[in-house]
Amino acid sequence: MYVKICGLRDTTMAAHSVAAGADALGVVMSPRSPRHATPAQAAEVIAAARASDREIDVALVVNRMPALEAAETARDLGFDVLQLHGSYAAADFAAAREILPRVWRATSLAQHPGLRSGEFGEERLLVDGAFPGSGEAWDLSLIDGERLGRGWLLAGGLDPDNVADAIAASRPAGVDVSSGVERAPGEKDPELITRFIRAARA
Ligand SMILES: O=C(O)c1ccccc1NCC(=O)[C@H](O)[C@H](O)COP(=O)(O)O
Repeated sequence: MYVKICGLRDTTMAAHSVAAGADALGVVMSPRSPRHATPAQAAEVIAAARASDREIDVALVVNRMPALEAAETARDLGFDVLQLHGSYAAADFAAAREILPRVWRATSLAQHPGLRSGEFGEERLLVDGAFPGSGEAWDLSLIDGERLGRGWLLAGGLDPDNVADAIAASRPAGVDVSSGVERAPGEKDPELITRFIRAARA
């Protein structure tokens, strides 16, 4: 089970996530988010991932930045992946991939009921709730695993207590969490991170 911890902003929590077994880290650059990171904070998270002897994917997560600007930012700061959230078009993904080959698409099934992995040429599809980073649970019965295809990640309202049931119900290739491993908006809790990763892999 591939596990991504999103909304990281400092060395301590990034290093803790890696030590606890995370496969991927996310850094949010969205000024309205309580997890908005500066380039210096992004550099801390990337450095913590690079210090590991495992390959850790570090994703720049954006929802309003123009796709080209986001891809250039991700490339220039040294991210592995660009995660585009929300209403980006297929052409945005094509343009972003010219600059950074690994681009993930994050969107909600409520908004896009016919979703399929790879339809925008993305490396991975992240199936999220309607309000990214809100911690709000959503109706997992909307998920049709066969339609979604392979390699997709589940996100939205997950936490250490519900992630095992959510995995059993929807059979994703991986999970992504932000609010569910925080003690307050934007403030990660190391114990919750450890518990989340253990529960996802149990
Ligand atoms: O986390 C945010 O504040 C955020 C803001 C704008 C765009 C995306 C954002 N987060 C993206 C993520 O990948 C979250 O981990 C995902 O939406 C799940 O969030 P949560 O329900 O809080 O676990």
